[in-house]
Amino acid sequence: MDSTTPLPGLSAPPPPGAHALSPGSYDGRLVLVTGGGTGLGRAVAAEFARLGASLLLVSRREEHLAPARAELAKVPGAGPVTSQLCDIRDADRIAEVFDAAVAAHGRLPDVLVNNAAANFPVPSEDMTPNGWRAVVDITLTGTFLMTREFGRRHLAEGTPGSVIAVGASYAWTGGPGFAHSAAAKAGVKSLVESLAVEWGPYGIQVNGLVPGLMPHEDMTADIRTGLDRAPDPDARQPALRVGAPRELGWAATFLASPYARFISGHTLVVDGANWQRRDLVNAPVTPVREQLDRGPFAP
Ligand SMILES: CCCCC/C=C/C(=O)SCCNC(=O)CCNC(=O)[C@H](O)C(C)(C)COP(=O)(O)OP(=O)(O)OC[C@H]1O[C@@H](n2cnc3c(N)ncnc32)[C@H](O)[C@@H]1OP(=O)(O)O
Ligand SMILES: NC(=O)C1=CN([C@@H]2O[C@H](COP(=O)(O)OP(=O)(O)OC[C@H]3O[C@@H](n4cnc5c(N)ncnc54)[C@H](OP(=O)(O)O)[C@@H]3O)[C@@H](O)[C@H]2O)C=CC1
Repeated sequence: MDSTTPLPGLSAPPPPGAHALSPGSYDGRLVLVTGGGTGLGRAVAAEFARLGASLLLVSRREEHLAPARAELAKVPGAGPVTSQLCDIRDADRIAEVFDAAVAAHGRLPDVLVNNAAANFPVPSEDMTPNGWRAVVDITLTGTFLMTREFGRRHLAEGTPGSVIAVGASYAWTGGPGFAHSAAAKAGVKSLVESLAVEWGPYGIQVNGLVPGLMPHEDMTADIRTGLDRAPDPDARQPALRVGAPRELGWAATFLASPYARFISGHTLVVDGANWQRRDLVNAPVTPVREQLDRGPFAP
């Protein structure tokens, strides 16, 4: 290969609708996806549905849930799809959601995908106490409260289950401009490690799953604007391409499958090695305020 030949990068994913697990692998199983009405949560839900799962989508806004319900019910092979409005910061409401799951589907969720999270870019010196709390309460405490209810119900029934918590790679590296979300995701990673050990003896598997850059139409305006500042996102990844949301879905369906039953307490990163990227000589530092087009700090 000479220097003029374009590099291939990592190969393109199989087309939408393809799957690695056998058809019907999740027949008769119920999968609860928080934030399953939008973006990556919806893509993950679709891959479980394609393998026969019934779905319970949970989030705060019916305008997110209703279209997703309609679309996911049409996935070939899918089981019944229902949804529940719930703010995952509300432990009492979460208990009602699990009651509703049993009433509608006749069983506890077999798989819990903690996908819902909150985030916005902000220099830490500008972050309000309430802004910090909103992101940490949704991303970390909400994940804990959902997982706690799932664990309590299965322990009481003596049934097995699988939990997947969606994280972010700045759990390891820190996330300048996203200090609240990075701290919360570090907490989520730690929670996975604690609970996998606590609940392994009861047959409950707990793993983390981290997406790389997987653009989708539901990205919040703040995050989209940040990404749009840098042209050619493919060229900025070691894979020479961004990820497709279905690639996260395939990883999730594997992690909760019988073929991954001995994997627990692990956080799997699906990002084409982007989070490991280091240059031999670093680019000059751009302060976060400048990256976010903020003027000088004014208390
Ligand atoms: C490019 C790298 C990113 C990679 C990693 C990505 C990770 C992700 O998590 S993407 C997922 C993003 N999706 C979402 O965040 C969807 C849900 N988000 C929301 O609902 C809101 O954005 C929320 C986080 C603010 C939560 O809503 P709510 O509980 O209703 O909170 P409030 O609107 O009452 O606001 C609370 C508090 O936060 C301050 N605030 C809200 N937005 C911003 C903002 N864009 N910038 C700065 N501060 C913000 C708001 O002002 C409130 O604070 P006080 O004014 O002090 O009361
Ligand atoms: N997109 C990316 O590039 C990356 C994403 N991630 C992670 O992937 C996951 C999905 O992100 P993405 O799809 O991009 O984001 P979205 O903004 O599309 O999804 C967030 C979802 O969370 C739900 N949600 C937010 N707050 C609450 C709450 N208090 N209670 C219940 N549901 C809530 C929202 O629904 P509603 O408003 O209806 O409540 C929405 O469906 C998140 O965990 C995120 O941190 C990690 C790294 C990169």
